[in-house]
Amino acid sequence: MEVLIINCNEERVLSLKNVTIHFDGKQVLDGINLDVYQGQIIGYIGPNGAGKSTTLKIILGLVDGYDGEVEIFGRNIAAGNHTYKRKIGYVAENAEIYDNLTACEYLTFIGELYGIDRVLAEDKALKLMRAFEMDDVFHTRISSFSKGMRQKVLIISSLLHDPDLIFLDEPLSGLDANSVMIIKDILEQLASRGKTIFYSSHIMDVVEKISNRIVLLIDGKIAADGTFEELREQSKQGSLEGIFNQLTGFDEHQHTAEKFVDIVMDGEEK
Ligand SMILES: Nc1ncnc2c1ncn2[C@@H]1O[C@H](COP(=O)(O)OP(=O)(O)OP(=O)(O)O)[C@@H](O)[C@H]1O
Repeated sequence: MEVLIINCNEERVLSLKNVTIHFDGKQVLDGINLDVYQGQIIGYIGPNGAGKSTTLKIILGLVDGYDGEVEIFGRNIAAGNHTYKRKIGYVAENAEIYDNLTACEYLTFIGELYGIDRVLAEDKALKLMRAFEMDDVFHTRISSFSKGMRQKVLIISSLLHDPDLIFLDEPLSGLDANSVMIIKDILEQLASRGKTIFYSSHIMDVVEKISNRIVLLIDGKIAADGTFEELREQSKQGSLEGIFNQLTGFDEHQHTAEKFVDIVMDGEEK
């Protein structure tokens, strides 16, 4: 499949060169080459198991044993200098959160990990909670929060230290429609103020709306890379969902659904 080249005069903040990884003898990433520039909102999409989270974890230094090179802010992350991590924010797909802490305790703790003074971290955390209309639960244990409330705490914790490069793995998980609109606008505002966002999600209409560049990963390889308009032009599909279905060669949804329901109701497929 054709891969579009993006020309951009902005600073290159992230570069992957021929990144490859195997797990238990299975190739999960197969030569990923990707340059990401300041101010871009990259929608990183692909079918389940394509290798999106693995890519993020390699970039964040959470997974070793890969081949190739990852440069962040011009430095190879394997060189051992971890100061770049202070300029990175990350919302993990299935993030562990210290449930027994209150939002105040958790956010202040995370702020301190990033080197923010305790009083300043608490003050900023409270203001961000207030912006999400959650200041009334600032001193409540996170264990009592709903899924969406926890997700908002995670989003706040990833942004508290004002990072320049932000990685989000399914950040909208559990958020209601109004909250999705707020997060969408926050991401657009952050990008327009020079932050770079690398965003992995299955919610195609949101990826379509907010990304200024979409990278599609299939079987550990980049299968498409371009703006939504470029991908639409190439594929002659009206929506990102249509483009996704076409490029992943998937038109079996009805058949798969029928088979599934047949088994549920009759114990076997017809
Ligand atoms: N630590 C690991 N050990 C063994 N296999 C792994 C490990 N991490 C990931 N994999 C495998 O690598 C493949 C890619 O997983 P990954 O989580 O990166 O996919 P993904 O694109 O993020 O999928 P999803 O959309 O379902 O979140 C899967 O086959 C997964 O089983």
